[in-house]
Amino acid sequence: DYHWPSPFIDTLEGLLYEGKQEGLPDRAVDFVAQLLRCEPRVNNESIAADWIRFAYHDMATHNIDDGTGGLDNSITMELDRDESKFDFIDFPNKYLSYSDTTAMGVVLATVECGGPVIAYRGGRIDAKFPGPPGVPVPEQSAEDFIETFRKQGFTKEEMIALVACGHTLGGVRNPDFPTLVPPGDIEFENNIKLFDGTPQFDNTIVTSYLDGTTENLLVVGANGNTTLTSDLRVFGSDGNVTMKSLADPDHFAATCASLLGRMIDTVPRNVTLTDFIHPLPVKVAGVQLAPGNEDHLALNLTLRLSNNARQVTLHWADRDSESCSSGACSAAPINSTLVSTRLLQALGLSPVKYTFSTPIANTSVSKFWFEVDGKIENNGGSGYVIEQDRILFAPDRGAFGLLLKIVAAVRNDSTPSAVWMDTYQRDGVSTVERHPPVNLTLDESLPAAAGYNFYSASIPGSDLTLDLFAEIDGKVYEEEFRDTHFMA
Ligand code: HEM
Repeated sequence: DYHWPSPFIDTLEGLLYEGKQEGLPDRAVDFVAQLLRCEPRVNNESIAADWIRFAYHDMATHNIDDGTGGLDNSITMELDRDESKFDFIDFPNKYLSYSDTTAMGVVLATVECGGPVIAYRGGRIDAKFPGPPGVPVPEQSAEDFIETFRKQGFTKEEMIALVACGHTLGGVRNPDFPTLVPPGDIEFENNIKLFDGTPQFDNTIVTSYLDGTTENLLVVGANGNTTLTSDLRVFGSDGNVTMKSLADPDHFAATCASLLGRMIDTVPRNVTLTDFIHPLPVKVAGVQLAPGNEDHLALNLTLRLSNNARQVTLHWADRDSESCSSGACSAAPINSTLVSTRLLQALGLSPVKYTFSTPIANTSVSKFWFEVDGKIENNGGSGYVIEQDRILFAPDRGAFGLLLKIVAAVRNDSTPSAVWMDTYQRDGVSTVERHPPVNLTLDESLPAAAGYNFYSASIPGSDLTLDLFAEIDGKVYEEEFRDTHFMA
């Protein structure tokens, strides 16, 4: 699908494939950045392992018999239960549901640690109430485990593989299982004994089990005590047939991609997930049309291509037209940068981001498109349409200070009866806070430019998203999803 993604898909795509998204709060970027490293922290603490376990525990409330539960963030209301203790899961943002973020954590953790690419969907809905208990505890019998996983939607063979896929990362913690793991060297720190001795997402968990060299405490126990040897009971529950098949690393990787994908896509029956979200082969972002420093409009945007190109040109058509009357409606990028991430590399891509920042002579823009090494990229035929240019965000003319000065440019070929904005505060936790509408007034301190007058308002706050509105001749024009981030 080549069309402009919706802001929702765009946010998911950006976070997933680029590890960041313009305009998202720093915490979201930090969250992904943490996953960009797989190395365990002190005493084998691994953020990657924590995300995978967290996701499984959240999903474990699923009941296939009545379609309730699943990956729905109910875990955050279940955290006082003994089986679900997590130290440093910090949820990043509110553009996504928490459960979509958790699912993304699984995808990124897996690939960052050298594992396979898990296909990702969005659209999970966070629960408002805790679910029933569903997380298995290591004291249980093989029969109990098989029934627990059946309820969660997995066969016995799938259970064996899914546990092996999960337990390739992380290990058992001293504070939780002091009879299995001795305390760490550093006082008060967790000591974690890795399941398979490696921090990588690999099948050592399987091969060391099969060849008898494993030190996995859930297989070997401690001091001859087998109460807690749940992996031994799980892995052996089909006479090691499944484990033997997983000794092939490619089969292990493919099986984990499929089963972890099913794990994160296990949602309550009433939730419909999006299609798989693939990296867009041609991705346009950060589009900003506004009066520039000189007396004309300027168009800023970025274009991401899956691979490097020799020649990239931006073309545009005049306002209210399919063509360019001046014959001078094209521009080269001002720079290009490699934007690869581990996930994109794993998909065989090495994307490049081209930045355009061009004056628009004569008249404004109705739509734009690109020419890439002689091939036209025009969003599946329609071009990238600028819906309206009656009201535009003018971030360059705004200012940070005790108050935030927000400036809108309004075309001066007609007089608006009202100019106003809705603002959304982005910090805090679970919901976006929408402030009451604020009027913008004609700002005499900013001289008209490029056929636009400037309207402004100064408001408290620092990190906002905006929808700007102008009512002109009884019609409301809107510039949506702007971000004070662009003012920096
Ligand atoms: C029979 C089912 C399972 C049992 C009994 C079980 C048991 C355990 C236990 C006892 C620990 C150590 C926790 C601690 O020390 O606090 C652990 C860790 C972990 N489990 Fe499982 N588990 C099961 C299934 C799964 C599944 C299906 C996954 C994911 C696909 C998973 C992922 C993990 C991960 C990643 C860790 C390491 C966490 C870390 O190091 O931070 N487990 N599990």
